[in-house]
Amino acid sequence: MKIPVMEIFGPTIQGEGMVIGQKTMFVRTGGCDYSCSWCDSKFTWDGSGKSTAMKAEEIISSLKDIGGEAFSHITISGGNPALHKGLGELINQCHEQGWKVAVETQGSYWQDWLLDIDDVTISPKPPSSLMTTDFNKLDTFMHNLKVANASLKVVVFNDEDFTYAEVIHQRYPTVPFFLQVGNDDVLTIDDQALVSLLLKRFEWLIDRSMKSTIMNDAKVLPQLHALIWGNKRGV
Ligand SMILES: C[S@@+](CC[C@H](N)C(=O)[O-])C[C@H]1O[C@@H](n2cnc3c(N)ncnc32)[C@H](O)[C@@H]1O
Ligand SMILES: Nc1nc2[nH]cc(C(=O)O)c2c(=O)[nH]1
Ligand code: SF4
Ligand SMILES: [Mg+2]
Repeated sequence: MKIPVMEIFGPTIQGEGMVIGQKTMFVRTGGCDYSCSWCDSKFTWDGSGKSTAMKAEEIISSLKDIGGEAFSHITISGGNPALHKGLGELINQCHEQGWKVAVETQGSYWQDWLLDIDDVTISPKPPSSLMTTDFNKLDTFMHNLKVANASLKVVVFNDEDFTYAEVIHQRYPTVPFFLQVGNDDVLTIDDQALVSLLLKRFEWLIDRSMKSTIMNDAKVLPQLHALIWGNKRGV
């Protein structure tokens, strides 16, 4: 089965969430069932980018061509990777190579291959995204995932988003929970201005979390890659 691939890059560090700092290669799939207002990867779904249909073996070869032997961890992101049943084959082949595999998804679609993933990040979308969470779908998704190594990560731009994050954390209290700084200037090439904006937002999110009794066991993180490389693609 072929998979629509937008880009393959790395090694770089995972800039977000449960394995932040981990050296990893990225495979970014095309297509998303959401259209978040602030999506930093719009080219995966808005028609501005082009995907290549690739077989699992071709993706494995490409990962080796680009990363050599200087990696042992793959992150599959998108778009929504969970739209693609064919990723199951890629995940098996990565494991045969001795590589670990992480996935980034929003929890709106289930695939059985999610149970084979080493680090699953589920990122439900807060009000500022202009998306509406289908809590029936998310409950089923989280229930199916029970045995996996999973975490929840909510991007926060404002107070309303923060309240949404509290609702999510309370609904799935046993799942490790991460708050992530939102980047609302995903087009700028002025890295210095972006970094100072993102650090201000990070400070706000830390302050806000410190005051919340619901967030006593949450982790508050920036997008590390945005602080280092700004909005550059392929890093
Ligand atoms: C581009 S998405 C792809 C995976 C999947 N569609 C999802 O949203 O989880 C990867 C991660 O980037 C986050 N993200 C997207 N745009 C962002 C932004 N402007 N600021 C902060 N995080 C963002 C998403 O919430 C998600 O956790
Ligand atoms: N370094 C780095 N870390 C990331 N974590 C999540 C990413 C994504 O776009 O899904 C991402 C990305 O694009 N680059
Ligand atoms: S779900 Fe993820 S890829 Fe899809 S629009 Fe939202 S942030 Fe972008
Ligand atoms: Mg990104």
